Amino acid sequence: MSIRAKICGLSTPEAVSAAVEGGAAYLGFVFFAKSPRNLTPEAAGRLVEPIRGQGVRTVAVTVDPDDVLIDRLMATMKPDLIQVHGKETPARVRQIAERSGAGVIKAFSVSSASDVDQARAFEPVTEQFLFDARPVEGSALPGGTGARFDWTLLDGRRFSRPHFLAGGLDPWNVADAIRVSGAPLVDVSSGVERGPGLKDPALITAFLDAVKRL
Ligand SMILES: O=C(O)c1ccccc1N[C@@H]1O[C@H](COP(=O)(O)O)[C@@H](O)[C@H]1O
Repeated sequence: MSIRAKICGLSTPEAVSAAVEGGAAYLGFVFFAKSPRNLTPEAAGRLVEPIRGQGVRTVAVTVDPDDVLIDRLMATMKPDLIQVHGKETPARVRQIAERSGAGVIKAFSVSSASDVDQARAFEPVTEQFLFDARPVEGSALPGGTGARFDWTLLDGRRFSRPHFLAGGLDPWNVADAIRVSGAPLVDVSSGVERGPGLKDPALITAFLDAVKRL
């Protein structure tokens, strides 16, 4: 099985190196003020500069981004993909894709099968999907909380776009998560941290090793 992994919420050169050396296919950087992983586009640009051209895709993680942020990201970090993790409509996703020239990953908050069904409407405008756990009511963050959803909700589902499983993954449960959900892509943030926003290079390596063993 060839599963590809995204390590999300990176903010130090050490964590970026651990992800690249461990074989991550995607590196995620968060642009959301309430997140402990929040970066400026300029800081993310400095982190990705040394790994450009190494075949790893860079992802800017945003929540209902405005055009000012999209333009600033494309002028500085120049991500391969923009993840939208808010209440974006298909029309807004199309605008973001056209304005940026980058592919868009649309994230969905999942607690039931009907949440997974929402993805269909985004097929024409999205390069990839990401299914994450629905955050608890009142949570300051729409993702990156370590919350899980019922992985069987993805089992047997077919999409015309590759899809990520996200939400509460870690080095110890990722193999089961892939087996149960059948997802071809996995995404992790807090499960490879030693505290909020503090990525642990050893946990990044352990997560990627667990994925490679499949
Ligand atoms: O990580 C964040 O702080 C974040 C902020 C705003 C939107 C999305 C965010 N994270 C996304 O959530 C997944 C799952 O996180 P976790 O593994 O459960 O901690 C993460 O990989 C990002 O794609």
